[in-house]
Amino acid sequence: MGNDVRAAAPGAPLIRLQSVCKSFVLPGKQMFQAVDDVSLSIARGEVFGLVGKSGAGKSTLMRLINLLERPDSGAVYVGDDDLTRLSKRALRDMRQTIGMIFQQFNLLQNATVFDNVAFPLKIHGVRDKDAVARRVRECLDIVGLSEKADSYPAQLSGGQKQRVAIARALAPRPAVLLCDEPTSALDPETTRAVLATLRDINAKLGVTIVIVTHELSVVRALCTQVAVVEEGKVVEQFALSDPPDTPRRTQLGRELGALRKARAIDPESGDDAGLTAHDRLDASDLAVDTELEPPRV
Ligand SMILES: Nc1ncnc2c1ncn2[C@@H]1O[C@H](COP(=O)(O)OP(=O)(O)OP(=O)(O)O)[C@@H](O)[C@H]1O
Repeated sequence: MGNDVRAAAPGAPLIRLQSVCKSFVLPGKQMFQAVDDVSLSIARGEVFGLVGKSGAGKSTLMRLINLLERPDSGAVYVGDDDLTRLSKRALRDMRQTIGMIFQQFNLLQNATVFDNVAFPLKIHGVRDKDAVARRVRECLDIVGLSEKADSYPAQLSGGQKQRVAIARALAPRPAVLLCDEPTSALDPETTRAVLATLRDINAKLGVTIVIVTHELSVVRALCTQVAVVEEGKVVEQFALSDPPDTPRRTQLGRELGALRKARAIDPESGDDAGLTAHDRLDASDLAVDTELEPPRV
């Protein structure tokens, strides 16, 4: 099952949400429709951005992909499997193929960096200590933190903590990495470095990335596709490779086009075009020098 997902051909649909709805019960027993009849297809190898105003339903929509939120109705396919129909055990196995990182990193504070990264491997039943140690070292190498294996989270900077979280998410060799506002707690310089790592993981390991962000600069630097979410619905979806003056229905769509246009007119313009430091990312900025191995099937 998980191996089918890891072996999916680049460009083939990997994640499909079909008419998913999710509501929450508010105090006073009122129902709030956070995700309203959304259908979405994300291809293998994509970096897919979910953007929209605060409260639009972006995080809930993303959390439906690994069933951290279970939809009230609709189907969530990852590969050929509708996750809503899997047994608990099959769902746990499937989740090995879907890593996740968060704005606040969510590391185990009382565990070393090594043990944080080893944690999902142990949870998923890898007993061979040498195999665990090897994989932890590989993942720390990917994120450039090999020398921090014995540190505790409190001894790390925000960017380093997010890198540990990325290494932890990569340890079970996921096909998909879900990123919920991964750079919102970071300064622009650190954001650049974390985006570089994510881009490299996508390019070299072929990991499909879904990212929730409110920073258009992050979308522009990283994403290949973007969906604009408003009041629980996807109101617009487009490829970042479209010509920047393609007409858009939403304000965010137009703002993204304007960002790309400013860049196309004057690639060096940076701040002059109203862009922030990480708007100026380009391919060379994003290169990291570790050679990453593709996920093994
Ligand atoms: N567990 C919950 N119980 C009740 N309401 C919830 C719950 N989770 C989310 N909501 C509500 O659903 C709506 C969508 O929340 P969600 O976090 O998905 O939005 P978002 O677009 O990611 O917002 P932000 O950018 O502020 O994180 C919000 O109004 C939120 O208050």
